[in-house]
Amino acid sequence: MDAAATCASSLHYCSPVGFNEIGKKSNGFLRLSQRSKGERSLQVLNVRGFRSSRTLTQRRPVAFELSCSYKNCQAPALESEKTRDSVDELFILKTKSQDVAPYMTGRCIYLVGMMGSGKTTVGKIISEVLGYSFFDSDKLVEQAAGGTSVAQIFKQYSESFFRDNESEVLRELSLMRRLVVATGGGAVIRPINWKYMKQGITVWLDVPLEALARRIAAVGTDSRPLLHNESGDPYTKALLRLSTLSEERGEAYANADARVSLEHIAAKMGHRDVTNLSPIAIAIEVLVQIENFLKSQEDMTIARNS
Ligand SMILES: Nc1ncnc2c1ncn2[C@@H]1O[C@H](COP(=O)(O)OP(=O)(O)O)[C@@H](O)[C@H]1O
Ligand SMILES: O=C(O)C1=C[C@@H](OP(=O)(O)O)[C@@H](O)[C@H](O)C1
Repeated sequence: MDAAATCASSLHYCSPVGFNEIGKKSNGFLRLSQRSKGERSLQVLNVRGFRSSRTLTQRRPVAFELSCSYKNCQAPALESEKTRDSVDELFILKTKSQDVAPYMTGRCIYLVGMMGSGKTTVGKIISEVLGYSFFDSDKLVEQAAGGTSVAQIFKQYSESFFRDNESEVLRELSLMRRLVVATGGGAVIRPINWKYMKQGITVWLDVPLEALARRIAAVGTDSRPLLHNESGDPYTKALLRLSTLSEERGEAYANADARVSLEHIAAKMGHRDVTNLSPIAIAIEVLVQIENFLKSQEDMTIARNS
């Protein structure tokens, strides 16, 4: 743990906007560190001055490059091959996290991407391996609303009311360190949210719409209110709405510092499509892209100072 970091078991968040006024929330405070299941205690953001003694250009060689995990990975026929592949992936994930962690200097990671892109699933893995705490911004808004679900908040109040609270949650998270945050799919549409998220490193999980629609159809649209108004079978209605949302959001996701394209990972691994990419393989690529981003930042600093 960073020396300057403080265990925040007593850390309270001011309530996100609006819930007090409408009487949904009685005490006006959120106790994030206790309510968020399975999380380590939070650490307060007060280690900005900390710098690793090693620079990125001095980094030690990585024992295994990512491509090792992608070798011979096509549709393993035997269970034992699958097990071996996941053991390999876990090892590479661990190695890569040890390589990247010193250069993170406690900065938070914000995962952005369309609904269903795996921000929560992959975010939990990354937080675990980096020893960071994990937060899902939707869950924090729900907590601030006294446990009201996102779907209910949309229905009972409005989308803009949800967005105001989402921004407030992100503002509060931006004051902290050593967090992995799974943001809501629409967090990218408000420029102010980028100001908060850019306090850390932002990563876009870029997943083809068909794969998103398949995942969402498999779990249902109950928790995703923006998908409620379409008619048709679950896959078709998810795909239709996701296509519209994706067009509306345009290049918003591309503001992220790093992009993780599932199509790109699949191509590297020799898969025909993205269906069989494990969350661990995606988490590895997140760390690789963060490393690339940090390296490019360092190169720019060196170029500016020379
Ligand atoms: N790599 C993956 N392969 C297959 N299904 C996945 C993958 N990552 C996530 N999922 C599934 O997709 C659904 C949405 O994932 P989730 O992590 O909740 O996305 P988000 O937080 O971006 O909305 C979940 O049911 C999850 O189990
Ligand atoms: O794309 C969006 O606008 C939304 C995505 C959802 O989060 P997930 O991306 O976690 O599903 C949630 O914030 C809300 O339903 C709105």
